[in-house]
Amino acid sequence: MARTHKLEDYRNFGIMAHIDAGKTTTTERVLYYSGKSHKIGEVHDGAATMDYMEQEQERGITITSAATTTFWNGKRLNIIDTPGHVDFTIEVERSLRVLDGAVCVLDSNQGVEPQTETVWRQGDKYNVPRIVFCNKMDKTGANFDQCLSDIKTRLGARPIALQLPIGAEANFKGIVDLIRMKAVVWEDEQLGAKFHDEEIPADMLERAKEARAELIEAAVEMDDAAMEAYLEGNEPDEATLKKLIRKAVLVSAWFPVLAGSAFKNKGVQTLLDAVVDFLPSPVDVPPTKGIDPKNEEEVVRQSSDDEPLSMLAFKIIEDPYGVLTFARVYSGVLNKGSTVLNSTREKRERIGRMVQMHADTREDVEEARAGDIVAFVGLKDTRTGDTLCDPLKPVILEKMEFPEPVIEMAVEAATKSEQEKLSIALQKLASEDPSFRVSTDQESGQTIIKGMGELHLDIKIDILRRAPHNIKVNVGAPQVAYRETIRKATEIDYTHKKQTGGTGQFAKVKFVVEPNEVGKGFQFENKIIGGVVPKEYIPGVEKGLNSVMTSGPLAGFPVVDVKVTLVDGAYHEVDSSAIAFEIASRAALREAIEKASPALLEPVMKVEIVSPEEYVGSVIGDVNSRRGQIQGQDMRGNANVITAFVPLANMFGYVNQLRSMSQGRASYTMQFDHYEQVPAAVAQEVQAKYA
Ligand SMILES: Nc1nc2c(ncn2[C@@H]2O[C@H](COP(=O)(O)OP(=O)(O)OP(=O)(O)O)[C@@H](O)[C@H]2O)c(=O)[nH]1
Repeated sequence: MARTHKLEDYRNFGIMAHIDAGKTTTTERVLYYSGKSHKIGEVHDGAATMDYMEQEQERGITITSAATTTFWNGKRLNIIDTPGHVDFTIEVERSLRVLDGAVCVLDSNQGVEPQTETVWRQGDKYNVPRIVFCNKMDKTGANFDQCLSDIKTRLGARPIALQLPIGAEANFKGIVDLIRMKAVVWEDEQLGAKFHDEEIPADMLERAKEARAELIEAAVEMDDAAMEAYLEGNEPDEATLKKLIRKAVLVSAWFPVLAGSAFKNKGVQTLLDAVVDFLPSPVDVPPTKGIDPKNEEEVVRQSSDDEPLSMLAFKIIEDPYGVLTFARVYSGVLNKGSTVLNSTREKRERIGRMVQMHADTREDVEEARAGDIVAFVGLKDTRTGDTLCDPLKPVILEKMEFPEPVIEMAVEAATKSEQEKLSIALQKLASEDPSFRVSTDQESGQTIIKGMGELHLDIKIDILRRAPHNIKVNVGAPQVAYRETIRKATEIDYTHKKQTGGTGQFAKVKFVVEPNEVGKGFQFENKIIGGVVPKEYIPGVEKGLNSVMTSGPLAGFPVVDVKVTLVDGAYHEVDSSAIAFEIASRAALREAIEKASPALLEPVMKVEIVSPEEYVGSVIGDVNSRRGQIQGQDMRGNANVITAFVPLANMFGYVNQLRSMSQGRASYTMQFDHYEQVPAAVAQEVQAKYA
């Protein structure tokens, strides 16, 4: 089967935003106008097409990223929905990894908000070309110019308006298109609203000319010939201007800014035009790189059907039809019924059924080609972030990075009979979401779940309690994921000797134990010369050390950033064994850590609080009482923005406290920033609690 669309006519893009900026509404409208959605599910009715899960609709935030295919102006659009909540930035990263471009939606009344900033930085990290849509121009307080200046000051990026809003708030009518120098006016606020060109209103003409001059100057910077012509008095024509804008977007030289109101059905069609005109196709972005698993050499895969097959699984969801694995095809052609290699896990997977999602339907497809986003039904071993490829030409595409979880919670099934059901469900959740982990506490035997924040774990518990799982789960209080480390280097000489009739036990080890570079984790080196500790006992040594590393001597938390070198030792012909060396090494390391200024580390969160003036005093006082350090205070519109570092341990239940302190008017967001040593007095409390 041939291609329906040339690769140049693909736009794989995402819509990113702070919570409530209107990402879901905008996506809905895009699907409606591009003809693929027959009815619009208003967000406040809780029926949005992109929102899959029940509890998601209740919470009104989009947690899963779904991918939807639609069409506009002869182009094939694959829209990847990205969540806005900071607890789920991991999902945003995953989506950004497989996008070629993005629309960043702002609430024109709020400008650049904390998570706009977060997702923007992630966009920078993955070099995602972006355009900005200032949504909610109909809302009281909507301010397009403020959005432009926020992009400069808060994101440090260069915004260039392609449009100016005509009117604002209740009088928002349409936009001035600065490329064509025409007003575009929407005729009503209904769905499917019609629009037409008009002359630019007289009172806006001066401003439009200035804004257009700024656009043209930014555009001609992208091309020497265009610049020369411009300096000689020749402005680029419309087609050239669009090409120059596209060039700027592809290299993120600057960012085009548009205006509209998704909710009032204005500006969405012009946004779609901009997506088609300015966001990249798969051939406009650098080719995908990976490594050959056989020899670790770099492999480059061009975006083309003629290259060997390579795909990246970026999302796994469970819906009423079963498990769906979403993948982006980077190169090659995939046929239904073929077998692919999961090169990340060295497992083969048969592609039984594959589907493409549209707003309200799923379409069975027989093949997928470079540039496509497809979902597979019923894959067994593939996890988020895995590469699927041609078994004869294997490649592992760049791996995704996942941050360490900072919060944990004990869970158990209310009844014995449900215990197994719970553990199967938990394994499944962990395989869908790499930032969610499940483990068993060695001492208590409890099941521990770990994640990125309170809300993250709350949502997982919610999923377990609902259909199809319907498990009655009891949960413990959320706990901070502390870590242990050392501050000083030390040496330890330890002999394990036991003589109880028959064969005895003997092992002697000498270690140098020292702090390792931050982030380097645990490192073991064997510097034994002359076989004073024979090779066959080294696995025992490592096992002993590892048991201390997973459960440190201070309070049983993982020990990080420690280097242990085995420098000397002794053994006995008859009495030595791997077990004897394991026991000796465990005891030796515990003793060494106690001598090496052990320290307890805690996760510190970067917290941003947005508060009306009158509550700033109490907000700051409260942050200080939580061992927080205020980093800065800024004005955004008429609201104060307070940034602080606060230990996660002191952030539990903050949402309620802040609400009651500010009569519900202040809000906050936080994300993990770094680990820091716990002050002595607090460390004692933590130790007592976990002893
Ligand atoms: N006045 C106005 N309200 C809007 C507009 N677009 C969206 N809204 C409203 O803003 C709220 C949030 O919109 P959503 O589309 O759910 O925003 P979102 O960014 O998808 O939110 P999350 O999924 O929670 O990240 C809803 O109540 C919408 O009806 C707009 O253009 N104007």
